[in-house]
Formats: sequence, structure tokens, C-alpha cells
Amino acid sequence: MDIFRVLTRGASVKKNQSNSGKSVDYSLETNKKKSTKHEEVQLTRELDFFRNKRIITKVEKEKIGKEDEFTTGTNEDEEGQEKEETVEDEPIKPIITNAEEATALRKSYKGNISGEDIPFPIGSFEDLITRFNLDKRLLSNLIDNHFTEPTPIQCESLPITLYDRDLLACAPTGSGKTLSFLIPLVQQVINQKEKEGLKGLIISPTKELANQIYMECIKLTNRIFLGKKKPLQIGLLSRSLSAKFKNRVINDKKYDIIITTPLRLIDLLNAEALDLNNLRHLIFDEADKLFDKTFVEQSDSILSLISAKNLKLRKSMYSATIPSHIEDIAKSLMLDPVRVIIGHKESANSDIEQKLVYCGNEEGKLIAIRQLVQEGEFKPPVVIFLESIVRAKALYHELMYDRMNVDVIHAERTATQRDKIIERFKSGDLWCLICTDVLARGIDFKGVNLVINYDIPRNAQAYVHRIGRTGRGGRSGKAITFYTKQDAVGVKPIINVMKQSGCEVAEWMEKISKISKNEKQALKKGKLHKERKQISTVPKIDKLKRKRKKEMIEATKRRKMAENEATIESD
Ligand SMILES: Nc1ncnc2c1ncn2[C@@H]1O[C@H](COP(=O)(O)OP(=O)(O)OP(=O)(O)O)[C@@H](O)[C@H]1O
Repeated sequence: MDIFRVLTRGASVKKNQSNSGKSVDYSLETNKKKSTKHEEVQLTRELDFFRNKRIITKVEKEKIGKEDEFTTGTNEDEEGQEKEETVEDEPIKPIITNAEEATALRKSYKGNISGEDIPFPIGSFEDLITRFNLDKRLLSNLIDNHFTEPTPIQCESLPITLYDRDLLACAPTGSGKTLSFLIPLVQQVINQKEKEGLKGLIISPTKELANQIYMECIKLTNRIFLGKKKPLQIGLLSRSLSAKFKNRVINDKKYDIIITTPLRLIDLLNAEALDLNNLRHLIFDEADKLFDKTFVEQSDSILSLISAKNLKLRKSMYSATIPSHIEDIAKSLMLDPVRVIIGHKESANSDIEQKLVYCGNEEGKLIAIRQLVQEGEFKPPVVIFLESIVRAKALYHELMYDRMNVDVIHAERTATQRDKIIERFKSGDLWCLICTDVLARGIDFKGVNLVINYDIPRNAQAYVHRIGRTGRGGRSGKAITFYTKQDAVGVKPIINVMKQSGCEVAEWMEKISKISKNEKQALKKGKLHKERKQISTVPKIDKLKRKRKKEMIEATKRRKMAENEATIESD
């Protein structure tokens, strides 16, 4: 229910009164009293957006102390009679006012927070109203999207950011990091005295993730205005938007927040096509990726191009995995940052059941997939990860041959193709999505039941992100990782992640999980990576037969077409 409709309903009570302020319909005194009381309860409940207030009825008062279960409110039956509703007692959401309460809350979600002058976390979104005067429209948008309680990372990062502090945040996959940076950013943009020009930049390693953040931001900023008239404007830096900026087709001050991948932004900054004077907030999502060897040069360029403008910037970095060397880089770029770790830095989301399956060799993997299908374990939607484009394509053809409802995404597919496939997968049209690591990070496929690592991921971080495509937003999920003889060392970091996440690990796994120094080095340098055998269970002779049959069918088609054309000409 829209907060403003509820609030206006409170005001409409007056409308039912005469000019003298008295109720018009005196004859319905008793009914009126009852309905007013009911309306009051209804109104209080509807205004209680986060269901924190317990509306205690008369019946309930009598029951308290006598029974374990008791009612938390009233419902009306068809005749409008009050009836009792027995529900589980809702947890009381805390308002954090002192250090003891903050410590207790942090203990409950295993939060490890360090830095100078750390603000108290919030215990509920209501805290944001009292402590930070959160914009009502922003709050309403949160509620409309069913975000009623903050997740642990949100409890911590919202106040830190709203106090304008730099932040390095690490929390499990699917735990709501996107809103952790979007909510305070939107509020800060609203608060900023300069109404014109770019105020916040969000950088993401992939187009798909940038697009997803953009969509989430659009939901959150619906009907929000800066000042009286100017709607808050969000831009996704696509190729066409970038061209418009460069050709001065649109005003370089048009957008308040821009979401982008690194190269697009560098291109625009080099062309001096963006007005950065009012830029105050810089956010790196999937920060460890943005500062690893693939992206570090691009991220450095962005930082030096922006710092040349001498701006006072608040910086935030988020990821589900932040290795120590990346943490050192991050800290060197920040001013007096607060470091927030929820759970363990490198551990997987605990809502994911993790399993390792030994397949012997490459043929064994295809057999294992078919077995999962036969045994009913292959419950769509399923995401399958492979290590290369060639292998992803090959598995796609194999599964197509099995008549599976499947498609494939990798870097060689066009942006439109990728968007369409993601849309079909999200809508349930497509049951199985094969991909490379291009989709391993950040993408929020809410209902994915199963992730299969057809090829073992390169390291522990890649594993955590890949399997994190399931078990999101509090749902449970399953991840199965195939390995073969050639993965004897590569499987060790995965066993360690499983142990850290509390998964049951057999004794033999414990034994093999110890990695020697040399193996560690070799893993880091990718030296243990060997070419895999091609994907296919079909023997060569059968493939040849299939090819010949296809050629024969096509030859027959061509002959028939030629015959038809000849008949038409002779007619
Ligand atoms: N407070 C909340 N209440 C309910 N759902 C939420 C809340 N915050 C976020 N979510 C939902 O949880 C899901 C996962 O959130 P999000 O994509 O931000 O995860 P993440 O931590 O960024 O994951 P990853 O590390 O994989 O990028 C999303 O569907 C999001 O809408």
C-alpha cells in the first residue's frame, strides 16, 4: 500500500465531518464507534510499514501470560466480526541506541567492523527516519518493492555511508549489497545542495551487472524530485548514451547518478564530455574484480582522471570476496575508511548446499549431467558454468541434441542477444542457462535452484561468486561442482570454501584439501591449467554418420527444389 494513500486516508476522516467539525451520522453511533476503532487499528497497522508495532487486542491481553502462542492483531470475517488470528510472534526489531545493543546485533549476524568512530548499525529501516531523516518517497519506494527489513550488510553500511564515510564492505553473495550502496546514495543526492549535474558514479565490471543496478536504482528513485520540479535522473552509460554525451546532443549535467562499466567511463572522461564538478560519490561494485589484473589499469585511469579535478569524494567498495592484496589497494585509495565484513571474507552463502562430484574424465561430466536429469536433481532453473567460450558452445550443442530447453551466453554473443536470453531465463521461458564467467558475478537470478560448475572454477573467489547465483535473498539453493583427475589440485581451494561455509566435508576431502606452497603458487599463476578434452559423448563414427545423414537430407531438399522450379518453368 502506498504510504501517501495511507496518510491521506488519515486526513479523509475530516472530510466525513460537517463544517462544524461534528460527525454527520449520529444515528449510527454504535456502528460508528466500532468502525472508528477498527479504522484506527487498520490505520495503525497500515502505517506500521515494517510490522514492528504489536497491536494488542482485548482478547490478546487476556491471553498473554496464559499461553505460549497469542494473537498479534485482529482480522474481520465476512460479517465484519472481529476474529482471532493465531500467528507466530514476530521478532521485535531493535532500535540501536547504545554500544551493547550494537554489539549484540553484530554478534547475531557475525559482523566484524573496524575503523575509527564506527557509527551504530540500524536495527530497522525505521532507524533511518529518526537518525537520518530519510526521504519519505524513498521509504515508500522501498516498501512498494517489499524491502521491509534491512539485511545485515544494509544495517551496517547505510549509517556509515550516510555519515559520509569511506567504506570497504564484504558480505555474502545475494545478501543485498546493491541496496546497501543505492539507498544512501539516493538520499545523499537528494540532500546535496547543488541540484544540477552528476553527483554519484557506480562502476561495475560487466554490462549485465550495470544494467541490473540501473533497474534497481530506477525502482528506488521512482517519483523522487530534486527541489520542486526536477526528477532525479539515472543514466546507464550505454554506447548510445556515451555517443550522445560526446556529440553534445544531451546536456553533460543531465544525470544525477550514472552507472557504467570502466571502459565506457574512461572514454567519456578522456573526451571531457561529463561535468564532474558536483561529483561527490564513487562506488566500485565487485571491487576485487575491478582491482584485479584484468581491470586494475582501467580503475587506475578512472581514479587519476577523476582526481585531476580535485574533488572531495566519498568512496565505497563492495564485494562478496576481498582478498588481502585487494584490500590493501582499496585502503590506500580511501580516507579513514570503515571496514565491514559480514560472515567470513571468502566464504560462500550459507543458504547454498554444496556438493562435489568426481567424474573421472570429460565423458564422465556429460554422463553426470544426464544422470542428474534422470534422478530428478536437475531442477530448473539451472545455471551451468564452463571455463571457455568454445566449451560453453560445445555443451550447448550437446544439450540441444538432448532436446533440453537451453541457451548459452558468452562474450561473443551480442549485447541484444545476451539481454534477450537473460530476460527469457528470468521469466521462466528458458530453463537452463550455459555461460562462462561473464555471468559469474552480481547477476540476480532470484529463483535459480541449481548451479553446476561443469568446469572447476579457477580459484576460491570465482567459486564463491559462481555458486552465489543461487541461494539469493534468503532462498535456498544447490551447487554441484564436477571435477576430474586433472583437477586434483584445483579442487582443494573449493574444499576449503566448503569447510569454511560449514558444509559437511568427508575425511578424505579434509586430507586432500591441504595445499602445498608450490601448488598455491602454481594455482595463482594458472600453471596447473591444462587443455581439456573436447566435450562430447558421441563416438566419432556416430558423429560422421550424423554428418552424412544431414548432408543427404540437404541434398534431397536441394534436388526437390530444383525439380519444382523446373516444373514451374515448363508450365
Ligand atoms: N532488505 C531487503 N529485503 C528483502 N530483499 C532484499 C533486501 N535487500 C536486497 N534484497 C534482495 O536480495 C537479492 C540479492 O540482492 P543483491 O543482488 O543486492 O545481492 P548482492 O549482495 O549484491 O549479491 P552479489 O554478491 O552476488 O552481487 C535481490 O533480489 C534483492 O532485491
